[in-house]
Amino acid sequence: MEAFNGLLSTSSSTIAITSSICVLYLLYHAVIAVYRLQFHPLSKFPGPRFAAVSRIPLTWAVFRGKSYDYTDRVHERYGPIVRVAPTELTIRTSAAWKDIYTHRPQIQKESANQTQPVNRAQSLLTADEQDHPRQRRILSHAFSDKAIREQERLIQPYFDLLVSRVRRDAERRPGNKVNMSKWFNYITLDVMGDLSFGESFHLLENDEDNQWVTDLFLHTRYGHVTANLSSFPLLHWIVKSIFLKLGAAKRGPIARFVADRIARRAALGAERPDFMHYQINRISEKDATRDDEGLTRAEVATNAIALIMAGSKLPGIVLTASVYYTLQRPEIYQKLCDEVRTNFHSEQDINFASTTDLKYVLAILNEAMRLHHPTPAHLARITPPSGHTVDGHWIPGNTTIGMQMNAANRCSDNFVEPLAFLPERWLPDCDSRFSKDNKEVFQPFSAGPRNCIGQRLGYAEMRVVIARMIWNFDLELGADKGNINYTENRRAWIMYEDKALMVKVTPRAMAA
Ligand code: HEM
Repeated sequence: MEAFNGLLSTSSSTIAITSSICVLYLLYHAVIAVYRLQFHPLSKFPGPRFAAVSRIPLTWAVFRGKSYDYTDRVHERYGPIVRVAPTELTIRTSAAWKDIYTHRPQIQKESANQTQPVNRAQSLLTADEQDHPRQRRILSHAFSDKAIREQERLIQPYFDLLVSRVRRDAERRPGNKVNMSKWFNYITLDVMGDLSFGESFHLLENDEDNQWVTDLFLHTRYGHVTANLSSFPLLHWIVKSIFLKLGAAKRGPIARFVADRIARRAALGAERPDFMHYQINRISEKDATRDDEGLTRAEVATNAIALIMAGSKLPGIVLTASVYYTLQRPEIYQKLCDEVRTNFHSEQDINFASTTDLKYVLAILNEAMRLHHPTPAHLARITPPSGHTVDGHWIPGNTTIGMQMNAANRCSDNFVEPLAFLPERWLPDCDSRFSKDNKEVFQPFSAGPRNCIGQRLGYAEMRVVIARMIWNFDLELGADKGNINYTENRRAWIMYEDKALMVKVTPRAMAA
């Protein structure tokens, strides 16, 4: 009996201790919630109350690939600058470009939610303020006008291959329907493989995905989601433990493949005018320091991955969206055909330089990027400890703030008929109905010292691909289910995931 009483009193004291811990835990979170809602320096910014208290809504949206959709809806409801998490704001006004991205001294990139590089060396995308300027100085030579002119010689065969593969695919498929998204991904990946490694992934040739490329993008997606869980230490630890093995299993082969390709390319010497041409004599075997003007071998490898990732899928998505929007509107498609088919005497005349005059092609690409920017996430930066003013708002130190490009580009504060595909708004002598467009807000390649290094190469490649397609083929949007609202309701982890776009392709008799 005594033993039983002892057990009873031990278990009731255990229950009492557990209950007290639970009450204290809840109390702690209640106090935090009240603080974040009422007294936190960000409490003056509008946004959902749950988002002000916890990062759960934003993290859940990231997990589902819908963070852009979530932040867009918050902007729609609460205005141009909103609180999307307890210490995180997003903004959609043009002043943000000047105040956040081109401001000197630089506002630092937020790193907590970024995918960490496979070989632990930081690339342009992830390097901090000490390493980034050194890397950028070296790599920017690979993106000068002269470099791009020389690279064109290497890229030209891929344009030819694209045309022949699309033609062959159309001939073989019922209804001449080809998945345009796949072909655009293949050419942009092959080009990036060639310029980064000196050899392509042979996707166009083999008409087959490459396992390394697939693993790389999967790894990036998991890395992005896992990094976003860092505000929830327990969950972060559980997910990391579960995926650690899986992640490690992928990370090793990805890192080995790229190291091997870099070594093979380096063995060819500096002559080939690709990206490595500008790095090969700058490789130092010792660790680079702040004063060092070189790159380590690991940095060359990690930058090759960054360039392949940024330089392939993004133009691929823009090309596919451009074709999708254009084919929905016969009058736009006709104007595009008129421009391309009357500007050249032969297909051989279509190149980087000659396509700079194609104003309508450029207008289509810009309008597609406005409506469907390939990387719809906000470009997160973190304010210095002393705080910072953005568009007249005082933002306290250590706040994450980013331009939500998707919301900015698609809102009626910034554009007339914001959801309509109207390339005309980008023409130099555009109609007065677009005079209220806030064109400054449209910076699809970001701004300042961390803007897109590949902007000119990306535009040149996209112009030629569109021109070569229109020169060679008549295109029609297939009535396939996936083509309906192709750009709506997509999932994005850093960039949109792949989705097929079926296009009926008829070779033109006149093309030669
Ligand atoms: C339609 C095509 C493209 C779009 C819309 C695009 C967009 C962007 C944006 C918005 C950023 C800024 C990211 C940030 O601040 O976090 C960026 C950075 C970058 N992009 Fe692009 N990009 C495109 C094509 C390319 C191409 C073709 C390449 C390479 C060949 C490239 C390489 C890079 C790199 C390396 C960075 C990081 C630059 C740095 O931090 O110094 N991108 N891009």
